[in-house]
Amino acid sequence: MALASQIISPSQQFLLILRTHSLIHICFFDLRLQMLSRLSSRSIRFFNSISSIELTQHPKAGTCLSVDLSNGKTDTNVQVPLIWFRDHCRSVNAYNHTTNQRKSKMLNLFEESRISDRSAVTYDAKQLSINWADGHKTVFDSADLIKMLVKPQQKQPRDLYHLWNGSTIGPLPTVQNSSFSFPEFSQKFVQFGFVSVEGIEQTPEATEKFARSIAPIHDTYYGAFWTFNNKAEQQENYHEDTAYSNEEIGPHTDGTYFPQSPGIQVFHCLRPADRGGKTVLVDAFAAAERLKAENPSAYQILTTTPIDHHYIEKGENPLFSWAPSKPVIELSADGGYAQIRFNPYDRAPLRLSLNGGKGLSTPEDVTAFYEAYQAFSRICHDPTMAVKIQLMPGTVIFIDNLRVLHARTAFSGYRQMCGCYLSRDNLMAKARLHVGEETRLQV
Ligand SMILES: C[N+](C)(C)CCCC[C@H](N)C(=O)O
Ligand SMILES: O=C(O)CCC(=O)C(=O)O
Repeated sequence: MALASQIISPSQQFLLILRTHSLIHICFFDLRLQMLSRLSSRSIRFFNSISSIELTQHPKAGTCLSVDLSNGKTDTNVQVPLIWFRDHCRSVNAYNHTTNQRKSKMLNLFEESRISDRSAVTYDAKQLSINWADGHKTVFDSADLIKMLVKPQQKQPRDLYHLWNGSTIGPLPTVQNSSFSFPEFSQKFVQFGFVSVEGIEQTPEATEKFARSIAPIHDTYYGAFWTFNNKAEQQENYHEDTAYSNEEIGPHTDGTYFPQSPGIQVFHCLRPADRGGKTVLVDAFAAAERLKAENPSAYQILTTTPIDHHYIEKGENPLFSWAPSKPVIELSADGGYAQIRFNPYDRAPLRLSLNGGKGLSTPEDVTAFYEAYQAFSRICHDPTMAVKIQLMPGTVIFIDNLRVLHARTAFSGYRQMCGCYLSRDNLMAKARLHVGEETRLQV
């Protein structure tokens, strides 16, 4: 994104914000998205060599190594306190290479990070050696050192993400069960936030087996694996939710009322409705990018105002599921997108803080929040943002519930769906190995 903002000129951004006609918004937004996706094919500007390392005294942090980094075009310098090098020592006494775990309890690291004199540090032939005062020796190969030391300079939306809307998405991400390749599946899932697998046997059993082969099930009170339809009386595992009707449900993420929302939504439509019942998908990271460009103050509010969601059932097996206080657009520490929690239906009361407490309290705060939520909701419901598909028997769709909103249109006739939630953490643990080493630490 940092790179993208440099390429899109300030005047274009200005136009993006100033013009109010929605077509113009969309046109510029497309331009922005195209640029973002074009960037994805470029390699990251990454510092890949160390030209020198010297001992230096920092006024506050004490003894440091001053490291000069280069990527062939640009040079930069970083000063790193000695303790960092002791902490990252990869000698067999300090690090277990079988388990990839440090051996240190971190009780005496400052004492251990002393050197007796300047000659203790040498850097030559791409190797940094440090002879510590306690007799321990650390040797770094410069390539390994850079990997551990330097964060790539760009933020999310990251090179790996193909942010999309209805017109920029291109061919829908699909893989065939008959020639299934997990790397291909993972790459598409990470790029687009959803992927369909075609050619699955049209039964709940086969769907469950296939889903479990992708990642462990994220079980909830809906059941580990669910089948649901619009005939309440015919369902074993009926719940009091619009999902179990034939009504329209607008774009949303599921499980906003769980402190840990299910990470992946799996759907297999075993029997399509006579009419309607289409699935609508929206890339909510792209929607958030659009909000940021069109309405920065709304973006600011939705990234910083925590709100509550709930799921309440009465009846024989009552439930009160509640997840406290998370922003609708949750950013990660590096400023990228961590999770979108957008479900206008399942929002809990917007309680106000009294007597100067933290949170929404003044009438201005409340109105500004509603304006921001409405602005985001309008983008999420804008048909140009959406991809509309008819799920068919034999095709199982996997949706990243932290990024992509799903919706369904109203329908008539009998319709049967099955599916489950999967553990996204577990999928990503395997998928990260197939997304390229440089980007692995960004997804
Ligand atoms: C998927 N399944 C039918 C089991 C449950 C649907 C839960 C729907 C709920 N309103 C939410 O958005 O989380
Ligand atoms: O019926 C569908 O296609 C989707 C229902 C839904 O939105 C949900 O289960 O969260």
